[in-house]
Amino acid sequence: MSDGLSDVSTGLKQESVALCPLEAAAAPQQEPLCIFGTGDFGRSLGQRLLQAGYKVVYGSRRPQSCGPVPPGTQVMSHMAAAQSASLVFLCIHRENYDFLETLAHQLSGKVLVDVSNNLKKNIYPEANAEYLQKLIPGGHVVKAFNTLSAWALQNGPADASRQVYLCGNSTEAKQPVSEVATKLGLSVLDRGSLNAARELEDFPLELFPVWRLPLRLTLGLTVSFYTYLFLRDVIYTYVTEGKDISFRIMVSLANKVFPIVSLILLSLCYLPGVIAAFLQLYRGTKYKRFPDWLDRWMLCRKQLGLIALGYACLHVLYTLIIPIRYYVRFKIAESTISKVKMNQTSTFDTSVAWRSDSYLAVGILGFGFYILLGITSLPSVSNALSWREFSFVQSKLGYLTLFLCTLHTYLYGGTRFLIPSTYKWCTPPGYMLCLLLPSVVLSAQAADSPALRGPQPDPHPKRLGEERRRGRQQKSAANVDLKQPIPPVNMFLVQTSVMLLYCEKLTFYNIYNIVIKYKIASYQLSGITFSCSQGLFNHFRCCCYYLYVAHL
Ligand SMILES: NC(=O)C1=CN([C@@H]2O[C@H](COP(=O)(O)OP(=O)(O)OC[C@H]3O[C@@H](n4cnc5c(N)ncnc54)[C@H](OP(=O)(O)O)[C@@H]3O)[C@@H](O)[C@H]2O)C=CC1
Ligand SMILES: [Cu+2]
Repeated sequence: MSDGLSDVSTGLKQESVALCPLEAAAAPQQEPLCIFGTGDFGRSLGQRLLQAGYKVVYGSRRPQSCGPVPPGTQVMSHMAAAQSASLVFLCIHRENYDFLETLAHQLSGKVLVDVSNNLKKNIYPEANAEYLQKLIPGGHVVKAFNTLSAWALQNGPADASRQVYLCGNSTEAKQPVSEVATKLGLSVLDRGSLNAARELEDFPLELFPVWRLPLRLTLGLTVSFYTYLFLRDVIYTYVTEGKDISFRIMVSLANKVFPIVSLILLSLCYLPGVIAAFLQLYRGTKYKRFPDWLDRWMLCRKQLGLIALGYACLHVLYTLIIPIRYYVRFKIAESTISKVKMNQTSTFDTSVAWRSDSYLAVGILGFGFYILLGITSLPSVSNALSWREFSFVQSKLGYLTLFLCTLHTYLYGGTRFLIPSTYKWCTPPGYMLCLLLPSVVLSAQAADSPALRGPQPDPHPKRLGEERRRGRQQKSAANVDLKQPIPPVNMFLVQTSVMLLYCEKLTFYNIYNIVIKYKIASYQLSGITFSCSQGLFNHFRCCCYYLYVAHL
């Protein structure tokens, strides 16, 4: 490595006195940084380097007639520029790298920063940076800055584009590059050797990678439920009554689909935690890797939660506009007028009022906690919380939110599940279907006591990685002393939990079957069936609960 390399980052542009660090101000001679290519990226980078106090020289094919460069920089031939600096940024496209072979001698021993990207993945057999290393075997290639855009460099990086990924085979060569990046106000993340270059080159081609799975899931659920409800509500009414209520797809159906999908997505945020806890319990150790699908699922919980919150907000907005809908105003006016005409009065039903008020109040409370969860997931807020506080909010408040939203849906349904006409074409209504998952998650969570599961999996993706790393480090030792057999009392609890889950599942089927019977048979007969089977079943369930609690 040339001697000048160590001076690279301490040098200063003489005229920009205000930006000079004090110790460097005394340095009389400062080695410039070299940029090959006077295109968009080269120009933006040169501008930022100048502002940070560096001296910049450009290497260009046409030093006299190249495009505009930042004032205060020099433009030379590639050869002259390469000779004047020990750190060279190659701001040219990979397709034009061939000419560099002729400069192999001048570039030997220098740090060569490859910033290039490709338009598609896998169009070349090797990464651009590896190709550059082949062309100039004596150079020290470092892949860096490729995830920033010329625009971000020019405007000063915002939060999202502050990160610089860097990789290279020489640690000494990476040092000055990371110093330059730090001086530009960027944060550096070393991704190891040049083998990581391809991965870094693929980064800019990714489009919202962590959002992909949650968005696909949301789209799938939304389309499925829309179709399901369209068939049950609009088509069913058209077929059975000949009435066209297709206008309801705009507000009524949307206001059914949004809360349904929101509740399912919220449950999906907590389901992997429950699965992971049971998996740890089953394996008898927490230091074993989770399957990849579970890992991926856990890492996108924040996105799932944020989409769920978005859908909950839509549900609130759609609910607020109900009173101003033409359909609703018409229905209210029509019923009032017909009652007046027929001189009828209606009595006030306190139980209906109770149910309606509690369903609304629980919904509002649930929504309040939902918003709190969303706010605490913002990096600026979560960074201000201690790990214990963050885990409390995301786990305890999360479950409380899920519980309130589930209760809101149960109260909305009320005793409607007993009315045969609810099951159009023998299908349960949407809200009933969406209750399945949160009920399972909440029952599993209730059954999942600390005695059962040991330490809880970390819900924070970043910290999850840390725990996983720590887990791996301790793996060899951990697997020896932690792989103990599960105590028999725990196995009993698992069995009763499974039994309880089975009971809850039965409740759903039982109720469904009873209602179908109820529809077919006469009221009295099915009433007896209902009370008998329900009574027996409840005894069995109570026994399970009793055994379970007794053993906790
Ligand atoms: N623009 C962006 O936002 C980003 C760009 N990058 C990467 O930076 C590199 C430069 O991109 P950008 O500045 O946008 O591209 P431009 O097309 O704007 O500039 C490329 C420069 O390369 C030089 N060049 C062109 N053809 C040749 C050739 N045959 N031989 C030698 N030099 C040549 C030219 O400079 P001259 O005339 O002075 O010789 C030209 O200005 C690319 O690899 C790109 O992938 C990476 C991240 C973001
Ligand atoms: Cu609601």
